[in-house]
Amino acid sequence: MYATEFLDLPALAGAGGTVRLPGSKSISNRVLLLAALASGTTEIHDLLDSDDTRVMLESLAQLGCTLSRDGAVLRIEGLGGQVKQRQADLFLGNAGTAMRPLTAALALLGGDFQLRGVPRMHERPIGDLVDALVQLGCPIDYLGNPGYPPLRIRPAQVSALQLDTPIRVRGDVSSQFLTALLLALPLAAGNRDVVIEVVGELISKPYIEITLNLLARFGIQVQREEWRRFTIPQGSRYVTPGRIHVEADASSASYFIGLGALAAPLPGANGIRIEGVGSDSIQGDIRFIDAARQMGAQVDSGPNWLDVRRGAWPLKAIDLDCNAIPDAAMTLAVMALYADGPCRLRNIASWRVKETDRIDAMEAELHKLGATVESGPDFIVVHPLPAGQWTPAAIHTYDDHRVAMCFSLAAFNPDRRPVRILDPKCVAKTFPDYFETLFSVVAADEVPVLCVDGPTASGKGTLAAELALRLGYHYLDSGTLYRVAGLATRRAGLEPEPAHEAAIADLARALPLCFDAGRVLLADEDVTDAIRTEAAGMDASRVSALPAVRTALTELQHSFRRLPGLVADGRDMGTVIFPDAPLKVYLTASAEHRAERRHKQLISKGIPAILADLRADLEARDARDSNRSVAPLKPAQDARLLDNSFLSIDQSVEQVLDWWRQAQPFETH
Ligand SMILES: O=C(O)C1=C[C@@H](OP(=O)(O)O)[C@@H](O)[C@H](O)C1
Ligand SMILES: C=C(OP(=O)(O)O)C(=O)O
Repeated sequence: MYATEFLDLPALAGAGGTVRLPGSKSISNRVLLLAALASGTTEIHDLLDSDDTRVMLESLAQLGCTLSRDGAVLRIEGLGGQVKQRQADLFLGNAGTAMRPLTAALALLGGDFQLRGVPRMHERPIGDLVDALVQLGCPIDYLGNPGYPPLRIRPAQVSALQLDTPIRVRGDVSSQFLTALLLALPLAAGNRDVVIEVVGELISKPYIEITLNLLARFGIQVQREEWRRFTIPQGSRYVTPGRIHVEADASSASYFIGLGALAAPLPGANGIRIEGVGSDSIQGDIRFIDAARQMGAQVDSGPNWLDVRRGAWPLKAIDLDCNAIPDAAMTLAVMALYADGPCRLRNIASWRVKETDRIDAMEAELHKLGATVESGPDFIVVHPLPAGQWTPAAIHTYDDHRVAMCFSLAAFNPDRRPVRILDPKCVAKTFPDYFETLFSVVAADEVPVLCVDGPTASGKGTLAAELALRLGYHYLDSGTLYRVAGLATRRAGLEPEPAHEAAIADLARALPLCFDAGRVLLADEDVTDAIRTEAAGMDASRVSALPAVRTALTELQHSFRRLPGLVADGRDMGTVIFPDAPLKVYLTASAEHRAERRHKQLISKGIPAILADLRADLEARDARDSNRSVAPLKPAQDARLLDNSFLSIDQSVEQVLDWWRQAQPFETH
C-alpha cells in the first residue's frame, strides 16, 4: 500500500496482463457476520483483508468470537446466537457493511453496546434502520446527531419484540438497512414468521440479492414478494456451510474493466484478464460489464474470469440508470472523459451519502482535469475531454477509495499529463494494493527518476531512501550493487583488479541480488552487514573502476526503473545511467563534515575509528572516484547542487522535495 502524502502517476501509455483481485467486501462482511451468528466453525477462503473487514473482525473478536488465520483461510467459531461479551465499544471505521448489520444484530442479541466510526461515518444516515429496530422494541439512543452514528444499544427483551405486524423499513436511502434486518432477524424467527416490508422505492437491489444468496448458504430461505415484502420463515436457524469461498470484488474489477476498455493494448498481451470473479458472480456490480460493452469494450467472460479489450475508440457515450451499480458507476464517470459525447449517469442519489458526497466530489475533481460536468440531486453528466485540453491535476480523494481508484484511469489522457492522487492510502478501505496491482499491468513511456549523486559519506543513501519513501518510488542504492559485486569477487577468490575484469563482469551480470525491506540478499544470504565494512567499500570502489563491470551492471540498474518511479543514488546516476532523469541532485558536504559523520556512525556501532585517518581515506577515495577514466564522479551538467554540511536530514529532504514539486506540472494544493 502507498502510505505517501501523494502518488504521482506518470502518463500511462498502455495496458495488458493478468490481475487477481482481492475478495468482495460485501460478501466478506456478510459472511463474517453470518458465521459469527451460526454455531460451529466456518472456514472462509479468500476473505478480503482491508480496513472494512478489519473493523468487522475486530468487532467480532471483541464480542467473543474466536478467530484464527491459516494463510488465505480464516476460521471463525460461531457464537450460536449468544454474544460472550455483553458490553462493548465498537469502532467501525467507515464501513457501512459493518455499521448497519452489526447495529441490527447487536440490537437483537441483547447487551450494552456503543457503535462509532470515523467522522464521515457519523454523517452517514442510519435513522431508517434505527426507526425499524425501535419500532420492533429495541432500545437504541443516538450519542451524537439524531439519525446518525454513534449509537448506544441497550438490552432488548427478545420475548417482548413487536413481531405481530410487519417490520417496516425505508429502502430509498440505503439498501444496507434492509440487508441489516434480513441478516439479523432470523435471531427472532424461532417460533414465528418474521415479515419485513420495504417503504419507498428500494435502491441498490442487487445488494439484497447478495444478502439473500448468502443467507441461503447459511440455511435461511427468505421468501421474497417483489422488492416489497420479505418473510423469514418460523424456525429459521443459521447453519454454517462449513467452508465458504469469497469471490473477488466486482466493484474492484470495474477499474480493470475500465482499464481494458480504454488503454491501448501492450505488445504481446491481449488486453486485461481479471481472475477471481466472472460471469457466475453473485455480485450485482458484475453488470458493469454491460455498461463497459455499451461504451465499446470487448468483454469475454467465464465462471471465474473476465477478458477485456479495447473495442470502439473513442468510447461510445452512454445515458444510463446506474441505481443497480452505484459503486462501479463511478468508474464510468472517468471513462466518460474518453467518450464520443456526453455521458449521463442517472438515479445515483445514494452517491451523496457514501464515503463522501460522491456527486460533488466527482464533479470537482473531473473539473480539475479540465472537463465540463453538470450535476443535480441524483445525476451527473460528464463531457468528453478532447486532446489539448487536459490539465495536470492533483486529485483530492476525500478519504474515498473509489475516487482514488477511478481517477487513476485519467493517466491515459492523450495529452500525456501526469495525475497526482492525494492520500492514496484511502484505497485501504477495500483494496489496499490497488496501485501495486495497477502498476503490474500498465506501462508508461517514461518512468520518472530522481537521481542523487555525490561523494562518499555525503548522506546520499539516507536522503535517497527517505525521498523514495516520501514519493512511494522504488529505490536503487547503486553503491550497493558495486559493494555486492566486490563481495562476490572476493567470494569467488578473485582480487578486484583489472587482470580479472572479464571474470568479474561475468559475475556482476549474473548477480543473484535482491533488496528486501532494507536488507540486501545475495543468493538468499543476508549480506547487509558484510557489504558495509570499510574493506568492502574499498573493493566496491575498485570493481567500479572496471569498465566491463560497469557495463554489466548498467542493465541491472535500468531494470529498477519501474512504475511509479525511482530514486537512484550513486555516483553516476545522473551522468551515465539515467541521463534523462527529470531531477538530478548532486549532494556534497565538506570532507571535514563527512569524516565527522562517518566517525560518529562507526563509534556508535562500537567500531573504533580515528577521525584523521577517516578523512584521509575519504579524500583518497574522492580523488580516485573523480579521476577515473570511466564515469568519473562529477555533477551532471543539469544537476542541482546541494551542500548539506550545515543541513539536517529533514532539511535536505524538504529541499529536494521542493525541487521535485517545482519540476512537476501540478498546481500546489
Ligand atoms: O450492501 C452492501 O454491501 C452495499 C450496498 C451499497 O450501498 P447502498 O445500499 O447504501 O447503496 C453499496 O454502495 C455498498 O458499497 C455496499
Ligand atoms: C459505499 C461504499 O461503502 P460502504 O460499504 O461503507 O457503504 C463503497 O464501498 O463504495
